[in-house]
Amino acid sequence: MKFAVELTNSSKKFKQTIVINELSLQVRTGILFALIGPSGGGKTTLIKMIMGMLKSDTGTVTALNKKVPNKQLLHDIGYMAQADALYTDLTGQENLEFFGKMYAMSKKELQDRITYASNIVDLADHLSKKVEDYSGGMKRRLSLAIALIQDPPLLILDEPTVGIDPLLKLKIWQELTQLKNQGKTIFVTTHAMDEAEKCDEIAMLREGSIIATGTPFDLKQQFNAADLDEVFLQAGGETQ
Ligand SMILES: Nc1ncnc2c1ncn2[C@@H]1O[C@H](COP(=O)(O)OP(=O)(O)OP(=O)(O)O)[C@@H](O)[C@H]1O
Repeated sequence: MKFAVELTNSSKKFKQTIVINELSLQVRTGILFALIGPSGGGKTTLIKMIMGMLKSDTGTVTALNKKVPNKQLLHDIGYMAQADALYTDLTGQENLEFFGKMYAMSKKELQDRITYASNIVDLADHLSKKVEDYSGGMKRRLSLAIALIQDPPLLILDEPTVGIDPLLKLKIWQELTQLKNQGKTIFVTTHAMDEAEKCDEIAMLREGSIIATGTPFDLKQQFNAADLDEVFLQAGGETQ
């Protein structure tokens, strides 16, 4: 499969406002891909269209060779939303079990996956705590662990490291890179240019259109910029 995600002339309008404007995008299989762009530019909307949570008004959206929406994709995509969707009156362990039970796994497999995912986000020692007693960062980490639980071939993560401290952030990115090296495709949105720098390809979304794509190196060349922050500012129209 050449592309893990493909959008062709896809659009989304809310009432009179066009949020995604006849957008086409191809994300190659097996890469770390970052979608960046100004706040309100449409990143979350685009992710929801890929997930099939929002229907594209025009064109087509394909993920893992399946036309969206498709039930199987809910199994094959590990999705982390921007807003945490957790059961706060349950413990971390119970949340992971709840989401993990949606996938065909033996008890042992599920527990192994819980151990793996909670270690990656450094929550193994907090699994017996109720989520209502978690900090904001711990909730983000639990959401990420849930996205990893079924070992999906495609991860779609909407700002996965917001509110997470630098050391753990580094560890999470090392793990994402490792997952990519295992052949998985990882699609993230981020406002952090040091994170975008770690990605194989970046697409910049502004006012519903992709205004630039390429490797971090390509983008810096394209915009004659010293770093990605500068690319971001120029592409966002913030500087001349
Ligand atoms: N359900 C909705 N109804 C109406 N407008 C919406 C809806 N969802 C999003 N929008 C609008 O679409 C635009 C894009 O929002 P979106 O959340 O996709 O941006 P974003 O790039 O993810 O922003 P951020 O970086 O701040 O998370 C915004 O102007 C937002 O107000």
